Amino acid sequence: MTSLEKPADSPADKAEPDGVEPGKEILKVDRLHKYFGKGGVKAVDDVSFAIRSGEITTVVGESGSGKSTLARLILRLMPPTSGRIELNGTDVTTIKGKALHTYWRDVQAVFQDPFSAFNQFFTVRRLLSRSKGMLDLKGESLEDRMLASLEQVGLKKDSLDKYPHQMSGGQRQRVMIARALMMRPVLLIADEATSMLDASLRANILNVLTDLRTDTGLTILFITHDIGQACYVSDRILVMKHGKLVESGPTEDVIFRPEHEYTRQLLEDVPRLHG
Ligand SMILES: Nc1ncnc2c1ncn2[C@@H]1O[C@H](COP(=O)(O)OP(=O)(O)OP(=O)(O)O)[C@@H](O)[C@H]1O
Repeated sequence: MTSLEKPADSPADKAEPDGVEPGKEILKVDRLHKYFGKGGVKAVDDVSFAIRSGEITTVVGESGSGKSTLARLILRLMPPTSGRIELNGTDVTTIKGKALHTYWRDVQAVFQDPFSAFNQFFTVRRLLSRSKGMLDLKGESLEDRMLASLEQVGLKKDSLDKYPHQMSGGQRQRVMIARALMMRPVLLIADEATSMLDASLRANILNVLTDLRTDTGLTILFITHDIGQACYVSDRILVMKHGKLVESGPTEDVIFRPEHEYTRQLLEDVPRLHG
């Protein structure tokens, strides 16, 4: 994978997700703010955007720009200072109890480190079964759901009986994606999900994500500091700097016709980063 390359498929080739209108705004963030501490670090500063069904939307920005805080807010892992988050037209900013548990099923995440999340004494089967209580199996058996989820990330049945040390980092990250897919999420958030992988495994995980988007219509929020990866996977790119969204639009516009100086700077840094 070269640094500013697009995968072969285009959004026009995408599958329509079951029961979801493609291109519909499913998650909306409106004037979201998160300030930390007495000094009032503006980690997320008046951010508004929408994520459309069946698309990969990427938030790109340098370290400290507020990407992970934004992800944690959307995941309802911390409260915003102000602002609103909507999923499918419902305000989820302050929901609690059962509604919040349903939200946590609908909005799944994979993070940077597939190692720490994985108990070394658990097989993949045990890891995937752990979420059993939260699953809505809709008549499917747990085994079938596990196999279908593994298949979606290109892993075979024999993976079920493997331990973490018997798999590569890329395979472990695929298992983490499969674990998220067990929930049949409305939205998958991938926060720096390839950062700890070397270049070939990174491309492999990016391809898993684009295949999920194209083949199953999964909606993905991808978070990265690397505009090359953003270009490779995204339908839409949001550029974040110092907590603010400085530019957003379809990938082609942001990459080939950037309007903001900061986006141009990120693009200029690509050859230096990738050799
Ligand atoms: N719990 C916290 N308490 C205080 N400040 C925080 C907290 N979490 C994040 N920050 C600050 O908020 C800002 C944004 O951090 P954040 O981790 O969201 O950025 P990021 O773009 O994800 O960076 P990285 O890629 O390095 O994780 C930074 O200045 C950070 O120091």
